[in-house]
Amino acid sequence: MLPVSQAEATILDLVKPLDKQRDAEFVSLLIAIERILAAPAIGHLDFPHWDNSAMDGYAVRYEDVQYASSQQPVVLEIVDEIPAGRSPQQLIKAGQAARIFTGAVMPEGADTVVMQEQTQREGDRVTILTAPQPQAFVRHQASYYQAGKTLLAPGTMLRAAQIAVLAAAQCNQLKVYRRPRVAIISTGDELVHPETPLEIGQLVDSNQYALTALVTQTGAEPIPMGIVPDRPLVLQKAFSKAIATADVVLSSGGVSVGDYDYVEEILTALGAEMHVRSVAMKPGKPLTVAKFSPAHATERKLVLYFGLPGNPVSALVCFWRFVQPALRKLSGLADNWGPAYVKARSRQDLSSDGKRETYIWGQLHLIDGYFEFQPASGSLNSGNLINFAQANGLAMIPMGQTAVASGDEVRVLQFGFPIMS
Ligand SMILES: Nc1nc2c(c(=O)[nH]1)N[C@H]1C(S)=C(S)[C@@H](COP(=O)(O)OP(=O)(O)OC[C@H]3O[C@@H](n4cnc5c(N)ncnc54)[C@H](O)[C@@H]3O)O[C@H]1N2
Ligand code: MOO
Ligand SMILES: [Mg+2]
Repeated sequence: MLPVSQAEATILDLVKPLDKQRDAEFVSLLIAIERILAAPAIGHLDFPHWDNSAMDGYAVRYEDVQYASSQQPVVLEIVDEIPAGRSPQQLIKAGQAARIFTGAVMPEGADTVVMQEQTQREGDRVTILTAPQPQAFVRHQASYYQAGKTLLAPGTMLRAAQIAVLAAAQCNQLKVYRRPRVAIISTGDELVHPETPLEIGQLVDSNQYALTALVTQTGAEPIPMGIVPDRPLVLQKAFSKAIATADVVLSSGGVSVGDYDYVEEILTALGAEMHVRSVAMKPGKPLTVAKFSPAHATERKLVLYFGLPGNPVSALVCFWRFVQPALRKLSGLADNWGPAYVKARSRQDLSSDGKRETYIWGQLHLIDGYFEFQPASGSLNSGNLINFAQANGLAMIPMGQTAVASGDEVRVLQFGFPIMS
């Protein structure tokens, strides 16, 4: 059994990110949400685009008003009015000012803005009552960003803030990585579709749905390939098809030591390089990871194969712990592959046999900015999906440790929104 950290390092090492050229496509800004840039976004506009005013007031020449005070007010002639969006019409000469509004372009000759609260106006004259700082309230062209520089680097995920910046910069078409394709196979003679009435011993293939949801949430393209019975030839055919179709294959079931657990044998027969056979974690021990090199896969691509354990909770835990970070790296994301752990105070005693890194599912509560962890009530076994549905986190007890006392701190892998109470 590989320690979890070693399995994680092995898996991330196997992942080669998608190719910046071959695996890129252009998308328009409105549908670019959560896509990942495959090329730097470069703007052709300075930010601010022009010297402009940060206040409603008067654009003046600093040298005219530098000694102004209520005892020695300075009177200036107003020669122009410049609302936002209008081009200044006049050069400001000595003794002159322009009425100006927030966001409006500074007129030539003026270098400073006096906010209107520090002035008095009568007709086309304005009295300046206080000396401003030189260049006060002027937002200078290119002081935030210079045209031609990298605005956003490749590997950046586009969320609302990035999309706002790109819109402002008129970057309407973005070169992004295509979504990784992920084939999903459920193995097991006992499995049926949700609409099929159960005969004795049968079980709904919930893993197909859970994994499809998780792959989608991770920004990849799920390819659900259905249920495959525990028959080697049928499995082999299904695996070959999945390998030819996808960048990553996720199967669930058939990775333990039972007589009907064929996954490893078939992967070997198909020429896979085996990298992980079991991991010292609970749940998730029989996780199997293999690589198909380009020679074995169609096209030029490398295919990563995850044989997830069949137990529903084990499959999900393995996804969050290993598959999701691998998909994030593959998709071109520069960093933050995860998983995300937070520190929480446990509300109850937690225990483990100490032999494997143990993940206990339950609820993360956020109370006055601090996390608390409440383990799920009822049976914590990896076949019980019912109490898992209320969970949003996995408290982790490291290998070698057997307990976390109530009130002590524990690291929790967060996979859902915290409960605020
Ligand atoms: N003698 C041993 N037996 C088991 C060991 C072991 O070390 N020695 N490990 C146990 C652990 S831990 C796990 S986890 C499971 C893993 O089993 P497999 O990956 O071989 O999965 P199956 O045997 O095919 O199924 C296990 C369980 O999960 C249900 N299942 C399978 N696929 C689905 C699906 N798509 N949707 C919902 N539920 C599914 C299946 O019906 C079984 O109940 O092995 C232990 N055994
Ligand atoms: O690892 Mo199994 O995943 O303990 O149930
Ligand atoms: Mg089995």
